[in-house]
Amino acid sequence: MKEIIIATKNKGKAKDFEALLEPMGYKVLTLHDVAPHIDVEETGETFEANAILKAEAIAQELQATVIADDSGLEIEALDGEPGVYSARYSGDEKNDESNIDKVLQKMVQVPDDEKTARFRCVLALASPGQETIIFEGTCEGLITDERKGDKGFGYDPIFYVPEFEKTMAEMEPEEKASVSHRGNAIRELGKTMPGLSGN
Ligand SMILES: O=c1nc[nH]c2c1ncn2[C@H]1C[C@H](O)[C@@H](COP(=O)(O)OP(=O)(O)OP(=O)(O)O)O1
Ligand SMILES: [Mg+2]
Repeated sequence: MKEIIIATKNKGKAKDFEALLEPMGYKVLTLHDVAPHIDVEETGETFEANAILKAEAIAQELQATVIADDSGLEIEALDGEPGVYSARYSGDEKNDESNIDKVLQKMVQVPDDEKTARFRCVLALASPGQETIIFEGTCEGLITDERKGDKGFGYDPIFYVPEFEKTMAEMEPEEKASVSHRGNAIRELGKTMPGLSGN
């Protein structure tokens, strides 16, 4: 089986990539497999900048082609927060539960018809000695009043997708892959990268 390196330490993200890439014949390797000692600081101010930082650092270190994902949740009523700070929204120590609590707290004041949000995913494809290429995907949804579902990761339990009448945490991995920001970004990548084409 062909192997593909995803420069992430997030196991939930890695599962999303497996649901997307295994049907295309790829085995997903993450930093836990190939470079557990490396930590790339996300000092960029945009998803794109951080995706490039992660992809190029790991590609350089491993002398291999890698894909990095920088992603997050943008809530309209909160002027795009938590955005690029999604992973650290409630503090420097990454914690999905307290991040969700902070969002829910801020959304209490917001009327139901203004709870629109989107997930955004920027992928950077880096190879040593080659220009890094960027792909992007989004997914539109609504922030719920409370958590629903126990699948997925991050903000999935409070992100409702009208098309499926479910939160992302209530979706099977294949369902999430078919509509998610990450799925849409991979499908963009597939259009330009021969061999990485899917549906
Ligand atoms: O499909 C998703 N479902 C739910 N939440 C999501 C999703 N996609 C991104 N998110 C949230 C999680 C985290 O709070 C932030 C990503 O931050 P981000 O820096 O890209 O990832 P990370 O630090 O968890 O792992 P890593 O940098 O090693 O890839 O956005
Ligand atoms: Mg990160």
